[in-house]
This record gives sequence, C-alpha cells and structure tokens, in this order.
Amino acid sequence: MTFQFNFTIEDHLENELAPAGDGALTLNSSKASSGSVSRKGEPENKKCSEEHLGKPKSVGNAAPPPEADPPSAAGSSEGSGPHDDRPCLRLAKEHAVPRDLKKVLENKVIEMLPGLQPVNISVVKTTLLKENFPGENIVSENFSPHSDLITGVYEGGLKIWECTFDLLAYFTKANMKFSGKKVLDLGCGSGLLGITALKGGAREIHFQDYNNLVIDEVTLPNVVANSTLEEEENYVNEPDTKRCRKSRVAQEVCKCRFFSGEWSEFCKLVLSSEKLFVKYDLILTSETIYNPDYYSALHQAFHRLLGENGRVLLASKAHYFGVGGGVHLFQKFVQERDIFETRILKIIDEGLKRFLIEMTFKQPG
Ligand SMILES: C[S@@+](CC[C@H](N)C(=O)[O-])C[C@H]1O[C@@H](n2cnc3c(N)ncnc32)[C@H](O)[C@@H]1O
Repeated sequence: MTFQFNFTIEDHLENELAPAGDGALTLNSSKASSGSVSRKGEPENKKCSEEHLGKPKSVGNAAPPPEADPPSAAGSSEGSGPHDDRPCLRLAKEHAVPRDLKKVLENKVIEMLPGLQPVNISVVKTTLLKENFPGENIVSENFSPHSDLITGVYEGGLKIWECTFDLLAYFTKANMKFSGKKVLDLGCGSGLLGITALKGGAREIHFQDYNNLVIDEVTLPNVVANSTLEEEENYVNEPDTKRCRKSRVAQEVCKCRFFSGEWSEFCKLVLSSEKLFVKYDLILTSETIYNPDYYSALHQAFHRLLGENGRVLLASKAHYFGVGGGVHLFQKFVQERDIFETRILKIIDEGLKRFLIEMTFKQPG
C-alpha cells in the first residue's frame, strides 16, 4: 500500500512565514508536536469577539485547564459543562472536487516520506505553498515559532501529527476492515486515516478540517495523488492503461467528500446536506483533543454523526502542554456525559505517552 501527502510542512513553515503586506500570508509552525498554542488573527469567514475566542493559551504552560464553569456554549445542544466554552465558529463548507483531477496536483512534487511507517508513505511537496494562500487569514505576526497551531485560526492540519502514525500502525496490526463502511476522518489534516480507509475499500469517506487551506492544499491533493499512484501500480501492464487509470481515479475520488469548518458547523452542514443523512460507521480522529474548549463540539459531533453501532477510533497524546487538554481530561468529559463507553486499545509509552481509544455508544439503539 502506498501513501502520499503533499508537503513537508516543516520545510515551509519553520521559517515562520512573514505576513504579506496585505495580510494574506499566514502560516507558522515548528517541528515540535507538543501542541503548543497561540492565538493570533481572525478567521476569514467569521471574525470573533474576545469572549468567543476564550482565554489565550501560553506556550509551555502545562497547568490544567480551569474546572470552573465557563459561559455556556452558543448553540450547543449538549448543555453546559466544564469545557463548554466555545471558541470562534468558523463556518463550514463543502469543497467541490475539480473535474480535472490533474489540476489538483499541479505544482505538487511527490516524494516518499522517510520513516518507519507500517506502510510506504510518500509525500507530495507543495512547492508554491507560500504563494497559494490568498484569502485564508492565518496570521503569523508575533506568533511563537514553537507553536503548532493558532486557536480559532489555524488548528494544525498542515502538519502530520505523530498519533496519525500510531493509528495507521494499529490498522495494520489489527487487520482493520474498512470494506463497505462509511468513514469520517475528523480533523483530517493530511487525510492519511481517510486515505487508508479509501484504500481499504470503504464505501464513502468524508474528510473534515478546520481550515479551507488544508483541505484544498493538502487533503484533496493527497487523496488524488494516492488514488493516482495506486492506479499506476495496478494498471501498469494493461494495454489501455491511460483510459483505465483516469476512470478508476475518478471513481475512487468520487467516494470522498471534503469539508472545512468548525465541528458544530460541520455537523449542521452534513446533517442538512441530505434528507436522510446516513451516519458514519467509523469516525477516525487523531490529535484532536488538545483543547478542552473544543470538547463540547467534538463530543457533540461524535454523538450526532456516529451510527448507533459505529465506533470512534481516537488517537491522542496523554497531555498537550500549553493547551491543557489530553486523554485524562477528555475521558472525564466523556464519562460525565454518560453517552459513550471508552476503551483504551493501546498505550504507546515511547517519547511522549500516547493513547489509542475506542468510543462506542453505551446503549446502541
Ligand atoms: C493537531 S491537528 C491534527 C491533524 C491530523 N489529524 C493529524 O493527526 O495529523 C488537529 C486537527 O483537528 C481539526 N480541528 C481542531 N479543532 C477543531 C475545531 N474546533 N473544529 C473543527 N476542526 C478542528 C484541525 O483542523 C486539525 O486538522
């Protein structure tokens, strides 16, 4: 099985992209994957007030988040709780897949990702990353070079986070079956989890990321690139290779839908997009519980979108320094809501401690 993604984010972002004079440019990241957070700038499609954004997170501050009840979440149907303070709501939208799939890979360079992945992974480098950011206001000015994301502005999807590889390894080890399933890669970033499901024969795969840019520049190109490579491998000896390849790639990509936006907005969008929305059999999510302010929206998304016999596979670091979230806090949050059962599938105790967790409904049906 071969994977690809479309950039090595560190190459592009480690240098802290300076904001262009017009304020268009915007990204900042570092190799550290500790989940340190800074807040800067405002999302394009919805400017947020200070109250909505919540308290600034200081880099490297490992203090637990406040336990006192913050203001209740606007529009939340799950009631208030210790972490219902909702940050800015970036509106959700579905991204159209271009008819000409070749265009998606224009200016992208494909290369193998080095490392010890359980599967071969290659990378599509986005050479024009800087220039390709019109409109998405991810401002880097004064943003700490050690931050991986900016709360409410850029939520980290341009980087491939460690726990994605933990889940990929688990899929291989557990001989995970995707065939015929409807799958959501929630907080997808590079989209590797969803791509794996696609390759494994999933019936339908939805990819969601907070940022438009991530979907357009990273997730979608990766899906197309992986479908393309797969075709090249499979059909290399067949006579009418080209025609065959085209149609098969299109068929694969047709199984996928791409969304950006904040989780509760995403929920609203997908639930209203079809009269009888068929819920997901499987929700895959990696490194999405770093911020306790998002727990309500995340839990609500699981609750509203997971099929009654479905399961969530969640990968996370034990703790996210600087942001305050982590496995213990999230499990406590889930227990308090009493909707899901959680089960630890695996603990990875090398470097930063990490967990793979399964969530299922307590009372299916
Ligand atoms: C740290 S990144 C992880 C990306 C990817 N899953 C990985 O493991 O490489 C967190 C992801 O969750 C998404 N995310 C975080 N908070 C969100 C929110 N409140 N609403 C929607 N998406 C959010 C971001 O878009 C981002 O892709």
